[in-house]
Amino acid sequence: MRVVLKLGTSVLSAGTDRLHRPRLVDLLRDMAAVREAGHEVVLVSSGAVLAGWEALRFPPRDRTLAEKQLLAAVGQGRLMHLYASIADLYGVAVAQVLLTADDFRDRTRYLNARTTLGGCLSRGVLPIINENDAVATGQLKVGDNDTLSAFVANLVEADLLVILTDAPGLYTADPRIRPDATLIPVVERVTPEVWALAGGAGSHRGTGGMHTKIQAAEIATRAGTPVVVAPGDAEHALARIVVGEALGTRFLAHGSRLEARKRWILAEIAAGRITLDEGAAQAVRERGGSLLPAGIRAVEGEFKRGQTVRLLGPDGAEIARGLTRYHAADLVRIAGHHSREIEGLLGFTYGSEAVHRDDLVRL
Ligand SMILES: Nc1ncnc2c1ncn2[C@@H]1O[C@H](COP(=O)(O)OP(=O)(O)O)[C@@H](O)[C@H]1O
Ligand SMILES: N[C@@H](CCC(=O)OP(=O)(O)O)C(=O)O
Repeated sequence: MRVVLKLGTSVLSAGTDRLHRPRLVDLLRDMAAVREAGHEVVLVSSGAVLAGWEALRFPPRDRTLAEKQLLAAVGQGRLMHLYASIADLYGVAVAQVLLTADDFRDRTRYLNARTTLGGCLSRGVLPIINENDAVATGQLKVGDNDTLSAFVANLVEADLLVILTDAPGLYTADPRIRPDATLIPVVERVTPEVWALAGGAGSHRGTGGMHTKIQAAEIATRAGTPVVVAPGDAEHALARIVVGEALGTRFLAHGSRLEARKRWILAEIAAGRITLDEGAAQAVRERGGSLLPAGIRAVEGEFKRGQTVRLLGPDGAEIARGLTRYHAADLVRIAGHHSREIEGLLGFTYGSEAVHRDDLVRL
């Protein structure tokens, strides 16, 4: 199995205010054991900001972006140093791979990252991924490592995504606020009811809480990768989950694994939205057809040809995602028109389809 493991700050700190070395030793020992059993592991690790905060001797908490970037820049190297020295005890070499949103938006960068990660795995190196916090802000950022881990699971076509955190799994409500909440062992589909369960980050150091874990589960399971959200303090959590033990919450994958190109379309961050009329929505949803300009009601966002857009039905629900063949401004001009009018309206044509069915993933 190829497994992506995501470790949140909450797990790496084990409830303290610094990186918890014994916890890191346990986690790496577990990863080494899983690798020895023949599996491949890709690690997505948070902890840079915390490591930076520790290195600068706990300066007063300042939540500005500039401060977080500074702490991440200080901490990332220290985090990697810790990982490298502990992994060394188990004879494992590590590689640092810092990614950000553009690495998923741009097909060339995406393929480059995939080649590097594939190379690491074939050489037996443990890749350790984090967001490139020091340089990425706003639109350029994925924003949280749960979502990043789902994008990475798509990128490497993982068989399983394991997200370890400081909660025992997904509860019927935030267990810190509602002590009567109970664990949900299996989620078949991420429905609006599941979304409603999620509260914010549990500690002042975590990003996103259960919300971003559900988002990650949605992204990965749609592309065919099951996701387990489990407690990072359970002994040998990773090894137990990999052999199929029911620990935490398991989100089941939807149907079969998607081919790599379609995974990329899903992994990409959508740059805009196109609302379809009923006929076009039906053609896309039921017949797997292409989207023609004639069926477009509205275009939102500033996107370029080749970027990912969300396709919404007339009721506003997302029905598919795909790569647009036209820039947003051009789509606005040809929306509602027959394809044979495209050249007359724009002075050029990239073909009859706004989004070709080969570039579409139905949700
Ligand atoms: N329905 C829920 N079930 C479980 N945990 C929840 C839920 N809603 C919110 N949480 C909170 O999410 C926290 C985990 O997220 P976060 O603090 O961002 O950790 P990490 O650093 O691992 O990403 C838990 O400590 C918990 O308090
Ligand atoms: N990239 C940041 C972590 C961002 C993040 O999502 O944190 P967490 O919710 O603890 O997984 C860091 O290394 O500190």
